[in-house]
Amino acid sequence: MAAPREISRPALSEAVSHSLSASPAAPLHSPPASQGSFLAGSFAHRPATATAKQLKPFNTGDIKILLLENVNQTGRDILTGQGYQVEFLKTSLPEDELIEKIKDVHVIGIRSKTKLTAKVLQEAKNLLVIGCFCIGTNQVDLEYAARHGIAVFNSPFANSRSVAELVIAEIISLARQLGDRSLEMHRGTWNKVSAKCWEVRGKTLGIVGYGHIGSQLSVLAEAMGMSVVYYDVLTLMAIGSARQVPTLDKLLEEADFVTLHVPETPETKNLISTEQFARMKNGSYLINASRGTVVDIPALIKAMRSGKIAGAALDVFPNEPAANGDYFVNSLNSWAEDLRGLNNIILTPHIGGSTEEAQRAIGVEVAEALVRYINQGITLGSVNLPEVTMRSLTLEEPNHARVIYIHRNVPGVLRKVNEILAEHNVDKQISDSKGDIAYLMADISDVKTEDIKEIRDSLDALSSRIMTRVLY
Ligand SMILES: NC(=O)C1=CN([C@@H]2O[C@H](COP(=O)(O)OP(=O)(O)OC[C@H]3O[C@@H](n4cnc5c(N)ncnc54)[C@H](O)[C@@H]3O)[C@@H](O)[C@H]2O)C=CC1
Ligand SMILES: O=C(O)C(=O)COP(=O)(O)O
Repeated sequence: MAAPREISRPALSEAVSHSLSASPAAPLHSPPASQGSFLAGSFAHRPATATAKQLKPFNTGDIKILLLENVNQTGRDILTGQGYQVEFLKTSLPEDELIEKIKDVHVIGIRSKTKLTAKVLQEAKNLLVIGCFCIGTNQVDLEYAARHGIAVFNSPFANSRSVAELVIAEIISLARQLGDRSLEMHRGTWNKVSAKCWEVRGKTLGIVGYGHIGSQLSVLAEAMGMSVVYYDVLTLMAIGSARQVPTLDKLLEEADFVTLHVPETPETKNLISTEQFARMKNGSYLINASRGTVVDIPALIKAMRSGKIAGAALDVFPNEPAANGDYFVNSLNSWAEDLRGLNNIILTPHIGGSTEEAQRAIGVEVAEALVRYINQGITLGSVNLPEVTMRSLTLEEPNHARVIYIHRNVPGVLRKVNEILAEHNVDKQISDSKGDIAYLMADISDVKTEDIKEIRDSLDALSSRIMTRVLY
């Protein structure tokens, strides 16, 4: 997305002031020196007058971005195309290295491995926004981020189809014991068997979590002649002939194949454990491509050894490694050897969303959301801040600015903000809240360069302030 046009007047720059304190008068953390130099740099590099090619609302070269976990080229191209400084790493980082790197950046892009905990985020004094180039956002402390004015974006469904297709492959593979037969052939053994190998036609698929992935899977499974039942905490419209069941237990009792598509939450931890395996049909199958915490793996091992569960496919695990290489060797998980020794179990390294199509689409979607947020302050699609959008800033008219004020959702803030903006013409103003956090955007005209600092300082002085940005 193009950044707004440069304005033909003495240069102004983007200004951001990022508070980690409830009251700016008594900050818990002083703004780091690098933040000051970012602002100074913006002023210093900005030419006094615009030329036709200068399309940025501020000096985008000052924005530092760290991309981890091999974010797709499509996303990298969009971000570098904006002129931001982009550092790209193929892997995630150990916590100590992450803390060192995150101190310096305005934007971080991650996938499912990088844990952005409060401990890590509290070091991120310049951070404006986090891009999760994946669906799940459980790896980020969303609440901490919101309380500190850090927006989080993800790609809510660009890899849903890829996960659904993987699960279809696994249903058939488990029913036909394909993993075992292939392994035997690789080892030189011809083992032609039909006992306990089944067609999937006419069997019942139980989908736990009927969201983007679950509902997509439902359509594909019905096309293969399966009956579909699903359980979800929400009442959701069935697609095709699928049928919602009122409890997880009911689903477990009916399904030949149980597949999990819930997010990682405290409620979904060990959602499938000893009691749930006991409820499942004899000889049924379990598939988990959601999060490693959702299945109690030692309980699965027991259920498979007893023959209760005839096969399983696991794409996700507790303690997934930061990079490709050894996992089970020296694994922290005591069950690793037992799991590897089971028959008819498909183990994959979290590849549900790993297709060219999904990764390209995610790269574009998340990078565009980041650009919209950095350049325009638009929070559309944010998972932790109120979603506020206004027309793209073109700034063709002189003396125009966009004020963004992220604040605690307490009474009386709008009045105070409007007192500060009252000197100027407010063209448009939008404010929305989500829980304790509110997000206000105002486009004002009739502002001079010297007004900007005054507006920002006055907003910063309000006790409700979390973060102030002025784009112009
Ligand atoms: N293996 C992989 O590579 C991938 C894994 N995932 C995982 O799959 C999960 C699901 O993805 P989507 O379908 O896109 O999410 P979604 O948000 O569209 O759907 C999740 C559904 O689970 C339901 N749910 C939440 N808690 C529940 C509970 N305790 N019991 C029953 N239902 C519950 C929700 O109401 C919702 O309908 C993601 O959160 C992510 O963790 C996502 C993409 C790729
Ligand atoms: O999109 C998700 O939530 C996934 O689990 C996929 O994660 P990944 O991008 O492969 O690290």
